[in-house]
Amino acid sequence: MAPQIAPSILSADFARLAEDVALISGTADWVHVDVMDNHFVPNLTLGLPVVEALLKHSALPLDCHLMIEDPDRWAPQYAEAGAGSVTIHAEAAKAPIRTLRAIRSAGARAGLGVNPATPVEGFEDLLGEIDMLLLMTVEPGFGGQKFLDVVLPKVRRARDMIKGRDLPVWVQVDGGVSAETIERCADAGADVFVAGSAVYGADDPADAVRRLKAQAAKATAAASW
Ligand SMILES: O=C(CO)[C@H](O)[C@H](O)COP(=O)(O)O
Repeated sequence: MAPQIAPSILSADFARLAEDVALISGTADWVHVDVMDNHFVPNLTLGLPVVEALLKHSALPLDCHLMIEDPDRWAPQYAEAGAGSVTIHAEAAKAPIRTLRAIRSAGARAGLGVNPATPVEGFEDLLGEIDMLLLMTVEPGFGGQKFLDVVLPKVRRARDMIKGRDLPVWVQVDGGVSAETIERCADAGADVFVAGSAVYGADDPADAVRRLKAQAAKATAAASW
């Protein structure tokens, strides 16, 4: 699959979300929506009503990343509302298989996310239940943090696991993804790239997306996976 870029609106202007989403709709593949509840992570952002409102204004599918304590309760509702993809965290879900199946049944892609220190090996048997594995490359909670290189071997192991099972699971990296780090992520096996500050902190967000995608495509073509 060609690399996909999912700009995170965590770095957009929350008072102008529809306009900021429109800025990247010609070059991005997804709009990444960070739902934070101030319990699973120490930050509070937005929830289902804002996602429902944004769905009416976005030409791109919404990639909803639930950094919340009770994803089993809420995730299916994001899928039913029309999100294109809904990711729950392995550290928070109490019934991940049931929840991932509910997301898919509602017509969305199902994602499983893991924090930097959570190994992926324990989730090998869940790969058939998901469409995307999200590997956090910063501790979740805030945009603009420094990329954690220490996660790159895990990206490689995740890609190997998926390849070994011949499954169409995307590998998403999220946190500190920029012109300086995206090539290393693509080389390790990522194919979906969340970028917040690198896109919305740029003078021309649409062009920033175009450049990140070109860098990722070049690194993917040269990669061994
Ligand atoms: O999930 C997130 C933080 O928990 C954000 O999506 C992520 O940090 C994106 O921001 P940036 O690209 O600026 O690091």
